[in-house]
Amino acid sequence: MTPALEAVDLARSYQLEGVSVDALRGVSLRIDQGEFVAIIGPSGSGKSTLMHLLGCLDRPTSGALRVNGTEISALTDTALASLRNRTIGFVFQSFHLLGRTSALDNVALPLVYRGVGKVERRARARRALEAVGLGHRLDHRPSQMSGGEQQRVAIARALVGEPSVLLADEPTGNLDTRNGDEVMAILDRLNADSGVAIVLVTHEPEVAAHARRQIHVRDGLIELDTANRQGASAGGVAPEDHREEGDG
Ligand SMILES: Nc1ncnc2c1ncn2[C@@H]1O[C@H](COP(=O)(O)OP(=O)(O)OP(=O)(O)O)[C@@H](O)[C@H]1O
Repeated sequence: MTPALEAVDLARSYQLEGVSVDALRGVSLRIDQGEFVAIIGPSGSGKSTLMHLLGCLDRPTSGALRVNGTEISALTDTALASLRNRTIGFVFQSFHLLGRTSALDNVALPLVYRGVGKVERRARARRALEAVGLGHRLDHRPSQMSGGEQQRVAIARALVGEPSVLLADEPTGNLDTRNGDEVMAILDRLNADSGVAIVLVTHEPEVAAHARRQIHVRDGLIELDTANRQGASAGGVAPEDHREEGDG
């Protein structure tokens, strides 16, 4: 099966006041369809940079990235945005919802950019909200919801377009333990039921423990890439080592 994401020797440097910062120094990895992966590592190690590259929100300084088999380097920005919209969903620590817009319309929004008609948009948004247990909150605005509910709206929005991959950057970072646990239980279930691959960045070992594979990043490189047999949906294929040949 075509991998959901395949990175080969991915590097990203930033220019900061004439000085080059090598945030990522050559990362190769393959994320298969349906995987559940946690990316962990110290502050400043390059986790967010890697997530931005994998999510095509940024382009690498060098190296190659294939998204569902499509190599992105030759794509125009418009073509890349379209590929991203169709294949990748994002969840952020701070939810990023439109504050004055109902949950239903927040979730339906990505489908506007795909040209889906209003009736179908709303029907799909409703189903996505029901899938995260918010079928009774369709008309609530974010300010009328708890943090955990807002993050569930953000998850519904990320998944309404049925992407291959969900990228989540510290999805429980702004939540208390109970809401964080609830969000992780939803991610476990969505991964098991819909087969969406999940890649999440976290500082919390309890959150990383949900994943079946843990990638440790340090100083812009993959330090360790291990299977976690205790991961949430154990019973799937436990990957031994998904780094590309020549890595490390
Ligand atoms: N826009 C930028 N301009 C310059 N340097 C940057 C930029 N973004 C990140 N960096 C640097 O790149 C390195 C990696 O940053 P990154 O945000 O990817 O780390 P991280 O592992 O996600 O950290 P944290 O856990 O604190 O969020 C750091 O040294 C950071 O200072």
